[in-house]
Amino acid sequence: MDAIQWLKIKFLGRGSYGTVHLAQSRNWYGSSWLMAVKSVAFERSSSLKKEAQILQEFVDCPQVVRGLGFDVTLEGGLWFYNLFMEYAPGGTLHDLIQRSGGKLDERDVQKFTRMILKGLRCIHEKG
Ligand SMILES: Nc1ncnc2c1ncn2[C@@H]1O[C@H](COP(=O)(O)OP(=O)(O)OP(=O)(O)O)[C@@H](O)[C@H]1O
Repeated sequence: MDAIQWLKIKFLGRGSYGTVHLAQSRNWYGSSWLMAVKSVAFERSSSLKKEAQILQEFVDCPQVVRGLGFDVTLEGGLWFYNLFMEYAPGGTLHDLIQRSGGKLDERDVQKFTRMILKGLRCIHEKG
């Protein structure tokens, strides 16, 4: 991947292995796009590096969030490891269920179950 410039623009959430922000990125040719960036202090980044490797194995599974590379940055005197990911604007399935008052239409349940199973099948096909 060519070097890119990127800037965090909004906090999206926090998980076990890092803090996720929406970021605006731009390459040397001037194209720009949105992505999600999960960041953690470099000395605590072993799990996030592993996550980056795992995502790399599944780049051709469309149901798995795509890994887009990584960057190491210096912020406030501390080094951070940053994992770039495809931005999922709808958030997690949990977010969607909460926004829909704790339930989903049966058709949506079917749609998301099918997507999850397709993703799982793709993951299993890669061992
Ligand atoms: N690619 C993404 N696009 C949009 N939002 C995201 C993306 N990845 C994570 N988020 C948001 O950031 C939150 C934290 O994500 P993260 O992957 O760190 O943890 P998690 O999967 O929710 O939990 P855990 O790390 O415990 O498994 C998510 O709940 C979601 O709201």
